Amino acid sequence: MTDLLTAAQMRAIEQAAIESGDVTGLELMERAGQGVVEAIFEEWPELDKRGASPSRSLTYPRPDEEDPLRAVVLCGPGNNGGDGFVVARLLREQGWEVAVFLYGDLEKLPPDARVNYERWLELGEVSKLTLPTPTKREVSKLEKHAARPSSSQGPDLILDALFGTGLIRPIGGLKPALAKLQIGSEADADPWWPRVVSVDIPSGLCADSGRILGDEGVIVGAHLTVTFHSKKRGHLLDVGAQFCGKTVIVDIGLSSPSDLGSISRKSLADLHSERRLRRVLSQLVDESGLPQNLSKASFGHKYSHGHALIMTGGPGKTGAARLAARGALRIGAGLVTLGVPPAAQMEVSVQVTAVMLQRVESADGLSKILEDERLNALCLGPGLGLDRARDLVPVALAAERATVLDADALTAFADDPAALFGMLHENCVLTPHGGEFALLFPDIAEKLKAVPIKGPAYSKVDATREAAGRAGCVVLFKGPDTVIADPNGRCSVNSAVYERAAPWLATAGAGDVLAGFITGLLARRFSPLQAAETAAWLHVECARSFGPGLIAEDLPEQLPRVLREVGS
Ligand SMILES: NC(=O)C1=CN([C@@H]2O[C@H](COP(=O)(O)OP(=O)(O)OC[C@H]3O[C@@H](n4cnc5c(N)ncnc54)[C@H](OP(=O)(O)O)[C@@H]3O)[C@@H](O)[C@H]2O)[C@@H](O)CC1
Ligand SMILES: [K+]
Repeated sequence: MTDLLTAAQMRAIEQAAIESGDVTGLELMERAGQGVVEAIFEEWPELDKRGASPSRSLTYPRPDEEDPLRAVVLCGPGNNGGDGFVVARLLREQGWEVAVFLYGDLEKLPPDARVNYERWLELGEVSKLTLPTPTKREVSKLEKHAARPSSSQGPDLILDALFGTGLIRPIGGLKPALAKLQIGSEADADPWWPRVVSVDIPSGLCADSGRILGDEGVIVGAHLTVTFHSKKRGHLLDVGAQFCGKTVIVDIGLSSPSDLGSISRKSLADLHSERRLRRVLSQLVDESGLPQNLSKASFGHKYSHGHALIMTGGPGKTGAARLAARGALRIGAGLVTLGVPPAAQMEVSVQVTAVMLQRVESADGLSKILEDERLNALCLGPGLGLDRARDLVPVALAAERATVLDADALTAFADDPAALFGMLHENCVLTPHGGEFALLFPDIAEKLKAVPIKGPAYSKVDATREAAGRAGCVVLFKGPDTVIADPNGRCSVNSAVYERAAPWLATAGAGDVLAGFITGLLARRFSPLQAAETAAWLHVECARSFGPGLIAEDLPEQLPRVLREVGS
């Protein structure tokens, strides 16, 4: 499952399952709670007392083997709280000491959560945390059960079942309580502190956007987040991943959203994965009917793999375009030409070999060489310079070739983005980072920056979709949570967090290589959306393959290995 769901989509899936009569809400809640417990044991086998006792983890030592394991379970006013009561019961049945707190009014608990509250009451009690701000007395009681121990007398586990996909308002009132537990956002990561597990999503985080609701930044920071059926966008977008810890998905027997008529394919956002990439590659067929995967067909002519033209800046500013050219070549463009101003010709010619050179002084020169229709993909922006960008971009766009606009080619239109949008066509890809995005789409960027006071909050998926609609072409909005959208609303996320984290990718020139990867794939006649998605995925894989110490030059050189591993 690679769909990244919103809270509303998840509710629709659950609702459809319940309405079909295949399963009840209560059964789903039981499966969810069981899934959480299984995931906890999977993550920390030393907590699983059901079988032979495996060795205890070094990170969380418990000196006394005879002590019962202890959990503090924080339940909220909705079904997320209901899951919490199930987990409390299951742990209690295994001999754990469990202290349960309810943040909310008992009378307002939804029916399934209420049933599980009652079931828990047969095993233990529930302490109250008054909504919205627990009293000092309540917080002290919580602290007594759960605060950081001076010795080993603290809980082994804190379960955050306060809010899940139903969070619609900030949880500022919980700040003192979470601060006392040191699981709020102000807590320093402390490996000796009990494991914090969030049910579905860390409380305080908006499931649709990965943003924290409210200006107080109140949120639970988890070591492990256990979600159901499919990841939600909030697990990956914005700061989401920083608070989820490790995120695992539990199958609770629901169908895929594509099986539901009520959820349109267009409203979904896809998460990039190797499986997905393989699917894309296997579906691509080029004009000659050959499977157009990344490995070149052995009998293909170099022109059948396209000819990319990448424009450079002036002397001393050609490195970025050279990086892009290297990327385009390595990803399989048949030919790559750098368009250089005469003054930079010497500089570039001593530094490139397989890449060709063409003198392009100005718009006229570009117009002339674009008469060669074999030049089927263009890249403008890396190191181009603002004046040269203003001069060349209109000509490039008028030629209606597949075109990547990056860096200076975007910034050059900061004063009049509408002028750029008026020239763009559907075969373009814009690749802004946050700053460039704000220059071209200031109102959209503002919405993404404003502190959200209610959920679901405006997300990077929403922003990128809106931007692509306005620009009329594919927009790839960079970041560890790169979002790619086309003007029809198709959207996907290329995440470089969790197991795909590659912090060393934030290095000078990495974006230029990405622009080159996209250009190379456009030359190979990938559609703009597929080129952007495939390039973004491979870009992160190259960074991961190289590891720390990476500089931009290394990225194209990693491609052969990555492509071999993908098996293309
Ligand atoms: N449905 C299913 O079949 C399954 C669902 N599952 C589980 O259910 C979770 C979703 O449950 P949910 O929809 O009840 O939402 P949840 O996050 O518990 O909270 C909603 C409540 O919180 C309230 N509220 C919101 N913000 C607030 C605030 N700042 N401060 C105070 N109150 C606030 C809001 O109140 P209201 O706006 O109505 O006043 C409402 O009462 C999901 O994450 C998963 O864990 C699984 O068991 C699998 C099966
Ligand atoms: K939660």
